[in-house]
Amino acid sequence: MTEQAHIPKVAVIVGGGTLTALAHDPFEIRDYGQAGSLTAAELIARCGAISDRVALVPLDFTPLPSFDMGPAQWLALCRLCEEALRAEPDLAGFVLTHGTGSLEEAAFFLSLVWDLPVPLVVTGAQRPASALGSDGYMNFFQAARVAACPEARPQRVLVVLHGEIHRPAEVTKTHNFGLDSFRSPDLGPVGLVIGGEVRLGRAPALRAPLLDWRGMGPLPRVDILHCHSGGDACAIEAFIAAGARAIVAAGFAPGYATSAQAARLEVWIRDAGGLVVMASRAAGSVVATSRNDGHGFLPAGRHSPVKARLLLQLALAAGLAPAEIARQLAS
Ligand SMILES: NC(=O)C[C@H](N)C(=O)O
Repeated sequence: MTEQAHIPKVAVIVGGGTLTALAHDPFEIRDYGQAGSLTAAELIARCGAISDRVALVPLDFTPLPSFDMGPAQWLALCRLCEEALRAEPDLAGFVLTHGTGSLEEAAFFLSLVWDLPVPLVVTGAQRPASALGSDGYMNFFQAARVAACPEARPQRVLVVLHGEIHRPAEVTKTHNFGLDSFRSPDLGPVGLVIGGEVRLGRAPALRAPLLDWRGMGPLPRVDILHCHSGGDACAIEAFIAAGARAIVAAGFAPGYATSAQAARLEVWIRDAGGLVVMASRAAGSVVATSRNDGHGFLPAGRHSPVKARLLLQLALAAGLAPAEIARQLAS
């Protein structure tokens, strides 16, 4: 057996974003992309130093900036990974490079549906591939190491940036430009990558996939109401008129809407069977049941508004009843 045969094989999907973006100026870290972006094969070619540790296989995917990524692209990615695994059953895992703007949404959505037997590790970068001191190459390398790591398998989907391994349900982007932007506010990372050494720590509880992504059609509309001082019911009326099946309130911490908004949402629940989830504008801790019982709102638990929204879309698509949705939000 050759030495090469012992090197784990990891497939690479370039989903878009800063990690593969190229600027003309090596000091440009805000308005980049003028010089195009790297394909998966080009990214791998720039990471020759990794090749004695992980064999990287490029997959073809049409990348988009994170603000244009959504369920359609994430489901296409599931399909691509399943086909790749069928063609190469010895793949140890997948790395997805994703724009950081919606990276936590992508990773969370994928974690709710991922049922392939090898892990998917999502990474990104705060500085483009052309920048001096780009974080992208190290993030990419460390993500590949985690994807190749047998202990990562049971975790199914993980996020790796800046030497930290995070759970999709917990991680959030906290800074526009800082390299340590991705944090898990209450519980912290589930592991570290020191250089190329992977140290997985606490083993978080996992939920079973919410539904089978194969054959999944367009997801039901779920909107987010951003609560702010003086907020009225105008956005709620627009969401209802647009056909929202549920509304997530990004409430005042630890979980309130204005009186005008709460009153309109209560009427929607009572008269039209609307579903309302109360989340919080604050990143830490939970939105608990007690505060929302009287209104009929389901508490978002530990879920941020954007993650509660994705969970609701999938839960409604799966036909879950409100009591089961509440259980999912609490887990
Ligand atoms: N750092 C980033 O990846 C931001 C990027 N523009 C995005 O697609 O989200």
